[in-house]
Amino acid sequence: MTLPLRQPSVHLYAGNQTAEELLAEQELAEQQGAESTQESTLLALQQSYATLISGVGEDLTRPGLVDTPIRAAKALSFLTKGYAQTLEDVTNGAIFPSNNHEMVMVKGIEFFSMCEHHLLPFMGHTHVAYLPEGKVLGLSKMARIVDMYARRLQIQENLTQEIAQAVMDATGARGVAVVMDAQHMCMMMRGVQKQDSSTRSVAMIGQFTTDNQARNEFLRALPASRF
Ligand SMILES: Nc1nc2c(ncn2[C@@H]2O[C@H](COP(=O)(O)OP(=O)(O)OP(=O)(O)O)[C@@H](O)[C@H]2O)c(=O)[nH]1
Ligand SMILES: [Zn+2]
Repeated sequence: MTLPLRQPSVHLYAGNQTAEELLAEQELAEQQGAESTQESTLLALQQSYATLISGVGEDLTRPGLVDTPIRAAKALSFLTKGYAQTLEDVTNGAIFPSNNHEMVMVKGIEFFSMCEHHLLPFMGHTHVAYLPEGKVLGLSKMARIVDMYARRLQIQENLTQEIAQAVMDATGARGVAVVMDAQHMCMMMRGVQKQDSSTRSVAMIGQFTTDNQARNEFLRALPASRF
């Protein structure tokens, strides 16, 4: 059986275009495609927010609410922008060779996330440590990794684990440890309405699971929860 021939891409036969021009054209087409996907996502969110606002008995034509569906759609897009990011995007190749094998710790990285059960915020601080094995990660990238996973619908335990695994994947470290202290709006504004409780979650990978000295060094260095 003869397979139908695919239509050749016009780029291949575009005559006297340089490789750079072809690449730029392709990038532009991809960018336009991504932009139109973003626009249609925003439109869908906007319509959903209009339904929600009407659903609570409000008047969508009231001056204060006229622009609320699009504003809220943009806000939710921002708060979930982590879905569109990858580890490669956020680390941007900032991995450096190093002979220092001692623990590296970045403490007190604030984060804001959204609980996947109630779509309400939870927020707090993240503390990350790793035991390098020949290479280290740009320090700011730790915070970028935290934000990439926090800007998704999450539960705190999974968020903690995902951050630890990403730091491990990026650094090839001997071990990674992450602690997160957070307060959950779903426990404060509604439900049990407890204003003073906070949650600590821990994720340990590699040497931190067996080396009590490393584990204790990290845990002892942590500041008390600020809540
Ligand atoms: N383990 C975990 N639970 C969470 C997190 N965020 C919210 N929850 C909990 O998810 C649970 C959902 O419980 P359900 O009984 O299904 O929902 P609900 O009736 O709204 O629960 P209440 O909050 O107790 O009123 C609640 O106990 C929340 O406190 C999180 O990050 N980790
Ligand atoms: Zn919740």
